[in-house]
Amino acid sequence: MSRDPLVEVENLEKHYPITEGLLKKQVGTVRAVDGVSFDIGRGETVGLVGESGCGKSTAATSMLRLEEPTGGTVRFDGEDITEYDDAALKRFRRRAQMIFQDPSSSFDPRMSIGESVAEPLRIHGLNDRTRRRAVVEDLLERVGLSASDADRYPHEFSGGQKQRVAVARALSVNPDFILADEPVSALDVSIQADVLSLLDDVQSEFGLSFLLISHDMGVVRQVCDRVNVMYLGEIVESGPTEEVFGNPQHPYTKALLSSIPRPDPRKRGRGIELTGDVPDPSNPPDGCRFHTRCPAVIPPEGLAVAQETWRSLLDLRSRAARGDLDPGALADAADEPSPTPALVREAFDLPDPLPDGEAEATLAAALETAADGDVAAAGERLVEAFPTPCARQAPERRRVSPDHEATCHLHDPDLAPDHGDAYGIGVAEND
Ligand SMILES: Nc1ncnc2c1ncn2[C@@H]1O[C@H](COP(=O)(O)OP(=O)(O)OP(=O)(O)O)[C@@H](O)[C@H]1O
Repeated sequence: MSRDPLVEVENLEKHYPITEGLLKKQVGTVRAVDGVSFDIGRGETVGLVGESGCGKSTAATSMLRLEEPTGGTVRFDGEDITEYDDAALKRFRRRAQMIFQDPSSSFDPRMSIGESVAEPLRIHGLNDRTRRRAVVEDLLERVGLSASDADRYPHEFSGGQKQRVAVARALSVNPDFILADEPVSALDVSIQADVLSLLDDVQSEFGLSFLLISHDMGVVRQVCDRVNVMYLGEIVESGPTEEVFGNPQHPYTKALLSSIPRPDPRKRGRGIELTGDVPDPSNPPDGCRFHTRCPAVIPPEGLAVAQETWRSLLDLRSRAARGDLDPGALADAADEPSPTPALVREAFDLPDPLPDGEAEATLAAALETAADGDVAAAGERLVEAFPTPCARQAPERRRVSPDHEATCHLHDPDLAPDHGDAYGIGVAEND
């Protein structure tokens, strides 16, 4: 394996316009992929992992130009494919194949498996039927099926077998690169490992470069040499799989890792719960995009409350700033006409009083203001009294070790001199 990149993705962007009315006036932008950079070495398997909706599939289709990126470059074997004309694109498509999530919809039910596997060969000019058949039979055997399966039809195969056929079809044109988008998530858990190990075998046997897209850290761990963690259109951490799993540096990565079930219950640590949905990519949060859900947001200097209480204060801060402290929304059975201080403290799990006297005075005053009906003013007061760099400025991508990078303020020694250590994150200088 070499790190000489076959694929270099730089600042890739895919923004979708949001339009309204008959004239399709643009009223906003979905920033599905928002400046993503990574590369894939020759013979390397790289993972792109993140929750549903973070932009993984859009990154995949844009980097293969199945849809046009709105910005950035993708270099393949040294050439910028975003500049390719149709003929060059067709040649590129032969070298870069894709495997999709749902094997059931990947095949035409009226075509035999042999015809489906042979289709890319036919499109790319292998007209000799006998030779096509020989290639297909060989490929089916290589992916663990038998040559005679060529005459059977998709409905005769299980999901796992169909995914094997999809691998055979991708291999038929002898590609250099395969992009697999959630290749096992539609399959029964019991056969996921078999298909992953097939991908692993095929990758080493054919010396392919591989990009594996998955929401599941466990899947990525099984086959990837390197991993990129994606959140809301951006990559927040990247590095060798062993390092990212052994020494995760971004709170989001930590949260994803803690959601992997561990077989040994004695080793089960305290899971980091990721609450709330991924925010809307048409209106991403200011500052660090993860700050609205991050369990490790940097607190204001001198604030003497537990990290969980600080997280609760932040949740209250943003809800109030949005004017969203309706008693009914705070508690199902609330019959209060206004968000009373007690109701708000209970809904946000805030102790009464806070252990920090100054913070308590600010909170109590803000809660009174909200109870009197001016929720927005309460929000403003909280925003002013409890500032954090995480909500104010976007973090830089910083190097943690030669090949491991993370994009988090906890690595900025000016912003988080001690907090990174407190959260188990080594603070590193960017060099
Ligand atoms: N054609 C489109 N027009 C507008 N928004 C889109 C379009 N396609 C995707 N999006 C939005 O872009 C964001 C990223 O979607 P994408 O499918 O790439 O995420 P994902 O991480 O692959 O999630 P999943 O695994 O659920 O597919 C989502 O908010 C989605 O709603």
